[in-house]
Amino acid sequence: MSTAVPSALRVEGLGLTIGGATILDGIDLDIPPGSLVGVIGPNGAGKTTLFNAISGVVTPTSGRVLMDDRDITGTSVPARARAGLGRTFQTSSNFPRLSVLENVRVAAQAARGGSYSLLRFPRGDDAATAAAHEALTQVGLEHRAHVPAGDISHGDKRKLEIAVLLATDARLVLLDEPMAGVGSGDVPGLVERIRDLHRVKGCTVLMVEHHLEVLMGLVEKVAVLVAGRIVAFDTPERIMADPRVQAAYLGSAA
Ligand SMILES: Nc1ncnc2c1ncn2[C@@H]1O[C@H](COP(=O)(O)OP(=O)(O)OP(=O)(O)O)[C@@H](O)[C@H]1O
Repeated sequence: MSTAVPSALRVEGLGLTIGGATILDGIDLDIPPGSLVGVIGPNGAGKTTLFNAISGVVTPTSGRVLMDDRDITGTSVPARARAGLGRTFQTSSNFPRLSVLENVRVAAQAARGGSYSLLRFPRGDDAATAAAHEALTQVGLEHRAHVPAGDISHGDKRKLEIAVLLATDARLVLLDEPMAGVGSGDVPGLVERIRDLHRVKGCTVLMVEHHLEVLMGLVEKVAVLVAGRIVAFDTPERIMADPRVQAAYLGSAA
């Protein structure tokens, strides 16, 4: 069904029950294209599970996920990636033995209709290699291009994940705690790279983040998830002032 206002992402009545436990409880979200939205909530609220259901890692027991107004609920993770959905994980998801450059090149190659082949050696004139170098320059990692991804700092690993998203065709990106474990010196740079994804590349961005001060200064709207339900969805200012949010999340997170 088409809607008057287009959605980059729409989640309708999303539910997930595992072994009798309700993890997601009828979640509704409507995210217009080009939004930058934060998702917060206490530990165990279901934030990562929501991202897993949106990206196809888990299958919801009820409800639908629509991307660009198209129902993707039953599609695979790779099909969603091909449709333009990109994702980072709480723990780094790079290939540790491949170089920083290879990590980005392989993703760029797959986005251009190639395979995730690790055997295909890059050539200097390869479009995927060029895209990878450009993305690494954008995140400030070009000088680490030939270092194994497992050997770079935690902050640089997070920048590498953003470079992978920049080099692909991702239009809707889900960032799961991009600041987790990152030293305070690396935070401003990462914030700028997330802004690049949003403003320069034009991605719609949803991010889970426990660093509230950073998140509130970055996003346009915040969804608050408590026990598998969205209890508030509003601007950062209103969210910070909402007594329900303070009771449910901010107080318990202190
Ligand atoms: N596959 C699973 N089987 C059983 N329970 C699960 C499964 N996946 C998640 N859960 C449970 O669902 C709840 C939500 O977990 P989830 O990781 O989504 O929370 P979260 O909000 O991301 O938490 P955190 O902020 O700590 O990362 C937790 O109680 C978790 O134990």
